[in-house]
Amino acid sequence: MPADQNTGSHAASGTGGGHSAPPARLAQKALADLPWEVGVAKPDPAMVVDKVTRTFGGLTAVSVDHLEIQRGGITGLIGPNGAGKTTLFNLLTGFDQPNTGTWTFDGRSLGRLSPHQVARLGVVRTFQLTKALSRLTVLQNMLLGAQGQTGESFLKALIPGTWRAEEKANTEKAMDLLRRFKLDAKKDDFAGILSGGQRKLLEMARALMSDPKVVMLDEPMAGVNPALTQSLLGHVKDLREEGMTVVFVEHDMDVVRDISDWVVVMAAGKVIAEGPPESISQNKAVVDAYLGAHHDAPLTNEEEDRVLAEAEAAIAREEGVPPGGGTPETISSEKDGKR
Ligand SMILES: Nc1ncnc2c1ncn2[C@@H]1O[C@H](COP(=O)(O)OP(=O)(O)OP(=O)(O)O)[C@@H](O)[C@H]1O
Repeated sequence: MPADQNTGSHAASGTGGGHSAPPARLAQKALADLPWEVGVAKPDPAMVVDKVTRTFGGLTAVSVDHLEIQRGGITGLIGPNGAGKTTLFNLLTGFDQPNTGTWTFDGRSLGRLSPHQVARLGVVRTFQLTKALSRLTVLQNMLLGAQGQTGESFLKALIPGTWRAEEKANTEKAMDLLRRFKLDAKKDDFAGILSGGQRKLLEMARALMSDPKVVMLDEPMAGVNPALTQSLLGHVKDLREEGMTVVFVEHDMDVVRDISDWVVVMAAGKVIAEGPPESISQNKAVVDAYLGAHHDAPLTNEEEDRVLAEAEAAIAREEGVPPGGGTPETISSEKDGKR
């Protein structure tokens, strides 16, 4: 594929191959000149979220005023634990319903639709903890993934013969995907015996059975060994190359920097920042949100020295002890005692 060919328009509607322009560059180019502002309009949004809130009792898990997801790009959704990322995924894909708000895909409202209906319209997701069914084989798991496209019932999908018209095509498609994800040799193995990383691959492969236009991946790399991480990253980039829009939740910032065209940061249910990956570490709201949430993040030696020196000086001031008169151990135990 010629690297610099640019048609000036997106590989907007395609989900398969055959695009003449490299979507990675199109998405990056489209996003390059945007201001780094929360709620900024995208040149070609695939999804638009408006005033979506979800509360659990007194807790507001999600409160997103306006968010647009650029078509054909990889958008990383990050934020500290409990920020509302998974809840937002659940809402956008019909696995949960909001208290208020609307969201659209290709201009069509997805509100009040079931996960299957959302999948049939082209938006699929994977889960943080994979939903591979342990007592089904790898191939059977893949065939279940075709439901989003066909609307076939769960049982019908599993009973040979009742599904003849589509069975052959779906099996061929499943095998193609399994080959691509290097799981074809395991097609008759029970999903339960796959490694964590292989289950993540199966989940991604299964999501593709319904020919999605938007793929939402919830922590696709979590618990995956480093060798397989590279392979998964490659697969995510491939989705973009095929013209799909990818949104993924991830905690590993190296992964986020590596594959995202755009990063959306959530904290306490809200979007607090968005911009290209390089903008995020410079953003004070983001740094504050993470520092606020990660008290246990290890300090560097210099930070530790500084904190100890400050604590020592503060204790000395309070207790009239000359600075330098305490050891780190006594300081930390005194500090703990004061909490
Ligand atoms: N079904 C539920 N019932 C009650 N509270 C919930 C429910 N689902 C989520 N929450 C709460 O909503 C908030 C957001 O949770 P969510 O799982 O969306 O965050 P997250 O950003 O995905 O976190 P993590 O990175 O840890 O997965 C949390 O405080 C969580 O405890």
